[in-house]
Amino acid sequence: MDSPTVLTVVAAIAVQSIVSPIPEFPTELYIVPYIMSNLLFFSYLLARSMTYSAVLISLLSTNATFLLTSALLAIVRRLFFSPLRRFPGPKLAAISGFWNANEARLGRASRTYKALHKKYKSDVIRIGPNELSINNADAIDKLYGGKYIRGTFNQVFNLAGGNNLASLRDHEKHSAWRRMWGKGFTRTEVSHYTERVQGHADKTVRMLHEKAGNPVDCGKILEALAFDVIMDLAFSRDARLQEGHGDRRYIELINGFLQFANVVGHLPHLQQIFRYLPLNDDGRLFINLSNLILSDRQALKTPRKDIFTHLLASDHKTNFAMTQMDLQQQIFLTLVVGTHSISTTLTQTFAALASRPDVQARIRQELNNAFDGTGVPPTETVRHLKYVEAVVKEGLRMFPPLLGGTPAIAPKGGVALKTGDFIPENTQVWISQHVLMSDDRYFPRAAEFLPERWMDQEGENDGKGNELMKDRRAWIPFGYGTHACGGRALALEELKLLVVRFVREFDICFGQEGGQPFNLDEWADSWKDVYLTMIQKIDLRFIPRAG
Ligand code: HEM
Repeated sequence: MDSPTVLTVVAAIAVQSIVSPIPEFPTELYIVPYIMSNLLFFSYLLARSMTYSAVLISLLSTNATFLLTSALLAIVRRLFFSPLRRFPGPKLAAISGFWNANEARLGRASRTYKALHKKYKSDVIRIGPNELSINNADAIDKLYGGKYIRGTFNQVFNLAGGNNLASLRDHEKHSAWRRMWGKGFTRTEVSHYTERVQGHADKTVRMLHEKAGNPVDCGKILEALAFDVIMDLAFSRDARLQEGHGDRRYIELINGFLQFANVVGHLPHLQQIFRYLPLNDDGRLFINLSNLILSDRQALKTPRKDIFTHLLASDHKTNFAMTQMDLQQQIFLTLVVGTHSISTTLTQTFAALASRPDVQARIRQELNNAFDGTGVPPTETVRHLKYVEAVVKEGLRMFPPLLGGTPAIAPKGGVALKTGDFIPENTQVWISQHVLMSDDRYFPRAAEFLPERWMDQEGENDGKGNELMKDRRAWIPFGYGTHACGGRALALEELKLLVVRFVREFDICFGQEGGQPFNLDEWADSWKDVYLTMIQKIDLRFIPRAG
């Protein structure tokens, strides 16, 4: 080896030894010195009066040596010297984040993790150079309890230059924002909202009556309903998607972005590079549409009380107020959680109900016992229907909108699990909702839709003493800890109201005459996990019930 090559190899080793122990090394600190060194080297070569072609060859060969040595060192370090080296998992995953990004691209990451936990018979598997998937209910509080540090993945949601509540990692700001969001979901506020949910449900119910039991694309219909609901509850806006007049572009843009974000989220350095690039057409369009929603909402002279009433006010404790950019960024989050989470979970729950006429009958029975009037059952009555709540909980268990969950960074000093595994500090960990909630150890016969697992002998719905419920802690559709779902109270009420409303009015059946047995495996195979669940089209028949 000549001396420049030796020097380059030494430089690569030095860089590796500096950056490897440092978690989340900023991309700029790689790239800026790299470019600067190249410029200096380039000037040095020119100063030696070399020809341009000799300069180019020298630059290329030095860079190739540096990059190749760095790559080799990184591979050796990740495979043989990483503190995660003892955890089982695919070798490719240990070597590079591209393995995980590819699983995300194919929309199957959470399913792959589940298969790997089974294959390696381990509750902890390695899914990235610095990432683990954990399938253990005991680990939830240890890793997501208290003020845990959010993983790097969520930062992909601030590519447009600002944060929403779900991308924030700064605890102080998050607490203030969370209080503002929280004021929008008190019991009183949620009660006001639910009356409005009923009004929107009326429209879909009317439309389904007109369809007279003919098959309909259930996902699309519920998506329009959920969108109209959230546009009203968040911005006092009549979106009219159910009538077919509204603007579907928000939903299409969100779906497109999620597929992109799901891949880039797994590649933190790429995320940081994207931050320096201009937004594409879709990104710009979404910002324009969000600005429109925001300015229309701010221009309302007498808005109804809505979620943004609280976000537009300042935090009572710190006086902190959101900027226009902050507010605009919350719109993406509001529309995603309000539309997508509700409509996918509800569509999947209705598909499960189509396979269980007996469950539909039991819902009606419970409602009839609690309400003998005509018209829409009051929200207060629905709130106390234990079996309906069990149906909703079982739907959320089997069909969480967020299959893979959200990542946490293991705290300083690491975490010892009851499994005997030790999770080193700074590791990014994922506890996937899908993996955990479909585990027979926690929910026996987990692949079956069994609302009765949530009922105990007193008719309460905690499932205490029920042999179908082994560990309730594993039920985490809303996440866990400081960053858990901010709209849980609304989501549960909305889902319960809509289940009651539709099951009361209709017999829900599969699209084909004669019915088709509900097969979870086939249905589950069609899902795509693009951070949120993307379900395939499913035709259901809503047959109006007599009387
Ligand atoms: C089926 C219904 C829903 C489910 C299962 C669900 C679940 C989740 C999950 C898993 C998270 C991420 C938690 C984490 O990072 O650990 C989340 C975040 C969030 N959700 Fe929901 N969600 C639902 C509906 C809603 C609705 C209707 C709203 C209100 C508009 C809402 C508001 C939020 C907010 C504000 C966050 C961010 C919380 C934070 O980062 O502090 N969600 N949700």
